[in-house]
Amino acid sequence: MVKLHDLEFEPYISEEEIMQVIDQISETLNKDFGNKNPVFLGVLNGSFMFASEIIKRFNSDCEISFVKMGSYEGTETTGNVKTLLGLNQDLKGRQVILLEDIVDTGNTLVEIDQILKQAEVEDYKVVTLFFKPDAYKKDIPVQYKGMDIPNEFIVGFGLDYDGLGRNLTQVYKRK
Ligand SMILES: O=P(O)(O)OC[C@H]1O[C@H](OP(=O)(O)OP(=O)(O)O)[C@H](O)[C@@H]1O
Ligand code: HPA
Repeated sequence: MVKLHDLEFEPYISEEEIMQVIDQISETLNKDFGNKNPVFLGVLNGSFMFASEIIKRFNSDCEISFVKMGSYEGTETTGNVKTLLGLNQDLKGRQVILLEDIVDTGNTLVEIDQILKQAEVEDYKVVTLFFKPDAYKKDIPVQYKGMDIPNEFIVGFGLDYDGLGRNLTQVYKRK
């Protein structure tokens, strides 16, 4: 059990399970994007740990860039996704692999979709470690999903509750 601010969280997904899932995703990404020189685009802050593990396992040429988006207060989305740091690289005509720690309501994805269309990327695919099918209400396809999880608030492996919990190496859910 861990306590973060006022809430208690219990162990939910082990580090071993997370690494197995990342190995599986990476195998597919190596098959699908080897020799395409893709740009991995991580969505900060939450994706930093996942992005690092994915990139370490990619065996061909690639580049890495980040955007920083924010919309959560406590355990709920505000519905207002702010671009805190935008694209700082020309992605026109590039193959982009978007790296998310979690796709929940999909609000963040809608915002990033606009950013990538405006940047005139050739194509982009979405990779997410965690996906909440019961919460996702948008039409943007999510091509690579590590793990479907129920609509419960989780922390760890990059995901936070009001800033805390990102350093946890396994995932916890709200007790
Ligand atoms: O599908 P959604 O409901 O939009 O939720 C997903 C987004 O929420 C989290 O980011 P957050 O806004 O909490 O910022 P953070 O990554 O800095 O924690 C997470 O990292 C995703 O980017
Ligand atoms: O379940 C979650 N936990 C932490 N951050 C999040 N951002 C969207 N969903 C979540």
